[in-house]
Amino acid sequence: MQAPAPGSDEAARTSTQRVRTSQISTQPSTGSTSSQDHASSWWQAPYAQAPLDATVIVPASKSLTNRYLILAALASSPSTIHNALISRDTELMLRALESFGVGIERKEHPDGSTTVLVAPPAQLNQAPGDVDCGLAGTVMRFVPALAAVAGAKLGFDGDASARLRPMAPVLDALAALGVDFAYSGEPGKLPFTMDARQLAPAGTVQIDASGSSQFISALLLAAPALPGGLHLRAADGPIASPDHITMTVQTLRELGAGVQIDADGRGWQIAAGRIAGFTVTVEPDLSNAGPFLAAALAATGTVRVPFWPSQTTQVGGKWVQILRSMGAEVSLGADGVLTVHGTGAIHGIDYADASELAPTLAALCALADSPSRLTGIGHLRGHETDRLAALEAELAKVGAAVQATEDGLVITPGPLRAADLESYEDHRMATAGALLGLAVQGIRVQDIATTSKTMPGFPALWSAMAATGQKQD
Ligand SMILES: O=C(O)C1=C[C@@H](OP(=O)(O)O)[C@@H](O)[C@H](O)C1
Ligand SMILES: C=C(OP(=O)(O)O)C(=O)O
Repeated sequence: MQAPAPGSDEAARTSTQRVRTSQISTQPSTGSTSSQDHASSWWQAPYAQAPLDATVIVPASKSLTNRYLILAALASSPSTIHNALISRDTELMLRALESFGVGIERKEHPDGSTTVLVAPPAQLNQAPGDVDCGLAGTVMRFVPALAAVAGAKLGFDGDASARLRPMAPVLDALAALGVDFAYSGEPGKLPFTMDARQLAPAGTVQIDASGSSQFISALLLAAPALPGGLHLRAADGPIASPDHITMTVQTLRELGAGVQIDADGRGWQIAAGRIAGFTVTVEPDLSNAGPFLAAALAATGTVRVPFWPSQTTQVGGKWVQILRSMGAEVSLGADGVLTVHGTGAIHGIDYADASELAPTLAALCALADSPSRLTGIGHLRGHETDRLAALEAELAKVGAAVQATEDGLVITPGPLRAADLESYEDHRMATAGALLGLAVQGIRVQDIATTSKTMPGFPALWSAMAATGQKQD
């Protein structure tokens, strides 16, 4: 039987039965502060002296939470989002929606989960002031599309690193719908102001999706609210992180929007029509589960993650095959608990389209017994940091030879050594450093608090898991 979802009545009734001695979860903190204050702090990564034996409750998915929030803001009636992620990226989304007049109410539950009630206004307001995107791709790409269908005139800005992230394709697509943009920095980047008061119905809009799937997802999420809907086509060339587009399409369909996919898989026809309010429970973040599951290989032992969905559109669902092919024993029980057992073997892997799993996967590859090749991730140069350059630099510090190629990384493990690992204000570089620290004694990670972007409880959850791998005297 599948375990009850966090925040549900059944979960509240059974939460005490579910807790085992080694089961680890944390209460979410607000996670709303920028990580820039913590750049000079170093965190001693726990080293595992003995095999792990831990059960870790992973917080909710960022990608699903922020999709549901956008769609709830555009719905014709109120929505209820159980087990919503509360982290910096979702706080920024909540604040952006409130500035459009969307009513937001939170209910925190004894099991640590949060239900968010979303009450959309009859007409989204003109947001006063700038939208702060922080470093959240989902905010900086999805909210301008929402603002366009709201017919708004407003500004957008974010962290210093956010000003480096690619935006032009999504903004050009909105310009094709009649939105005017004015840039105060580099054209096609944050910060900018937009004026969508002359929004015009469009037939087909083409978009270059080689830099980010979020350009496509942004338009798809807003499209049901466009008069006449939208036919969106990906321009020739690679499509970044294709699994995230599938997630967007599935989410829209699950909530009743009409989406047809072109025969070649590179176009989407979205029917006009406001979706009705909905009630959903957000899945755990399977990408953020990754470092914990990979820990069973890095340190040996067993790590379990409950509430693993039997079917998912999250790219993190691929950890099952990835970790199995790298040497782990992986099983999903009928109770929804995913169990990963590391036997001591870690094999190299050839893997395409790892998307946001890449930093964790690359760190695991540095611990493997053979080289690995990760492809289809050239666009990670435009993530929270240039992740290919960051992984090249940081994995080299622990002894791996890493070469960035046009579309990925080649990682050749070498003798391991302790190092101080920088995190570049990138939550996934920080968690990758923590993973290496389990296997290599003496690793320190800069700015572990940057994990609050998607998982404010990371340091506590990680330390509790690592504590199961300490020798008992
Ligand atoms: O739509 C989303 O929720 C995301 C899409 C992906 O972005 P890219 O397509 O830019 O890789 C992914 O890496 C990011 O973490 C989340
Ligand atoms: C790339 C990521 O985030 P964002 O949503 O900011 O693009 C990520 O979480 O790995």
